[in-house]
This record gives sequence, C-alpha cells and structure tokens, in this order.
Amino acid sequence: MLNSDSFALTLSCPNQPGLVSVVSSCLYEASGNITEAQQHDDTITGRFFMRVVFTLQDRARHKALMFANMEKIAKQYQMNWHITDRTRKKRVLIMVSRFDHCLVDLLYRWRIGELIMDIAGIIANHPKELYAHIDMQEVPFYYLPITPETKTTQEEKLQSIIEETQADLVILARYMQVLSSNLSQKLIGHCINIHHSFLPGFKGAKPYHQAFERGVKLIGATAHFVTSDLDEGPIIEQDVTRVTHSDTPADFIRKGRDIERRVLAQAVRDYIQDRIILNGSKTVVFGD
Ligand SMILES: Nc1nc2c(c(=O)[nH]1)N[C@@H](CN(C=O)c1ccc(C(=O)N[C@@H](CCC(=O)O)C(=O)O)cc1)CN2
Repeated sequence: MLNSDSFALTLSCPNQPGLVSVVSSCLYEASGNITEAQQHDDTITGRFFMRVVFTLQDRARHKALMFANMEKIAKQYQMNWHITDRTRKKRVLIMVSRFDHCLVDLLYRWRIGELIMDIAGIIANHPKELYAHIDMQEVPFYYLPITPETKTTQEEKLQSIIEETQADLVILARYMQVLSSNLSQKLIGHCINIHHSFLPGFKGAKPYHQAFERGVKLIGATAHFVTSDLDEGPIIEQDVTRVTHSDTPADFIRKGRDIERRVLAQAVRDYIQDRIILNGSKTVVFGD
C-alpha cells in the first residue's frame, strides 16, 4: 500500500562491503525510519542495487539534510540514485491504437485504486469515436493521427503533450506505431511497452501469427522499457500461457489478451512503486 508520507530511494553503484550500513546510517542521521529495504549484488557486473522506503520524523526539518547526506555518499560511492517523494502520485500517459483491452484494464485498476497514479491523458492514433464504449471519466483524450509522412509532426505534438502534462511515465498499451530513435531516447526509462509475445521470440507487429505458424505450445507477453531498437528494450515483466494444436490464431489472440493485461499492469505497478532499477540492457525489479 502506498504510504503517502514516505520517500522511495533507488540506487546502484560499484559493489563493496558495508553499503547497506552506509545508506541506512545516512538516512538515520536525517531522522529516517526505514520501512522497506531490498538489495541485490550483480556478481557479473560487480554492481550493487538497493531500494529503500523510509519516512522522516519531521519532513520539513529533515528533508534538506536527508538530500545533503545522500549527495555526500553518492559522490563517495559513485552512486546513481533517485528519491521519489510519495506524497505526489506519478503522472502517466496511456497510448493506444486499435486494440483497447490493455487501456480498459489500466483504467479499471486505476478507478478501483489498485494502481495509485494520476492518468494525465489518453493518446490515440484513432479518433475518440473508436473508443466510445470506454468510460474514460474525466481523463483528457488526445487524437494524434499518424502516417509515414506526418510522423515527425505527430511526434512533436506528442512531445508537447508529454511536457505539458508533466508525465513521469508513457505507457504504450498496444500503441502500434514505432517511436523514432530521437523520441525513444528522450523517454529512456520512462516509457513502457507491452509486446504481445514472449520476447525475444516473435518481434514485430504480428507475433501471434508468427507463433501460430511456428507451432508453439506456449504464448506470452512482455512488458519492457522502450528503446530505439524495436522490441529490444530492458524487460520488466513477462508471462506465458499454454496453447494447443487446436488453437487458431484467433484463440492465440484471445488467450494472449489476458496475459498482456496482467503483465502490463504488473509492470506499471512496479514502476509507480519505484521497484525498477535499470541495469544496463536489463532491469532489477524488487517485487512486493
Ligand atoms: N521505439 C520503439 N517504439 C515502439 C516499440 C519499441 O519497442 N520501440 N514497440 C512498439 C509496439 N510493438 C510491439 O510491441 C510494435 C508496434 C508496431 C510495429 C510495426 O511494425 N508497426 C508498423 C505500422 C503498423 C500499423 O500501422 O499497424 C510501423 O510502425 O511501420 C512493430 C512492433 C510500439 N513502439
């Protein structure tokens, strides 16, 4: 449950003995009380990863000291670090094309309070009429049509919306247009896509048909950070389900919808709870 009075610290640095003590002492000296702590040693890269959720006895008095202490140890131990103040909900933009099952699922989980976030807008490359059956409540809707000729202009409008809405996260909830290298580089670590296959298998726009032709017995879905390399970004969450010889491509698509919904929701939950740390081309995900 999001403790709205807490902070979340995520960090990575070259590994060495005593780092947990260094971090916990740094917070304690600023009246910090740790409520959750997880760490990981990547023995291949020699890097250390840590997630700490903590409160301060007196925020107003001790917040500046806490940041100053963190600056000091971060310099000393070459840390990449980030602190989220969880009194502010993360702001997300949801992008969608024709298939709306992931959009509907995220809206439902948000409406019932499972995903504690602010939805700053829904962006689609199809007109709002296509989604008339969806209760978007008061969420702003942006229609951004795109063709190969208008892609640059469309992406400029998209970037303006991202800036104006101060979005922390862009969710590609079956948005079926490839973001340019320029835009995907600007969104590194802040844009999550749901790919409808168990990557690295079956990249591209039609993975279920590829899987059917291959005769697989398992299909899956993958939530990953978006990079300029299509379907190659750091993986956050994956899941699979069984299919059989009697399943048609339509059955693959039907069974796949449930996996896509579940996997994307989990990845969004991990993100808004500051559970993900990038580790090169991979991720460290501190689960709940
Ligand atoms: N820079 C990135 N952009 C996007 C990624 C990504 O990984 N990096 N993922 C896609 C989603 N996706 C698969 O999960 C995907 C979407 C679209 C295509 C594709 O070939 N699209 C065609 C147009 C298809 C159409 O109009 O229906 C194209 O863009 O030419 C492949 C994979 C989202 N963006």
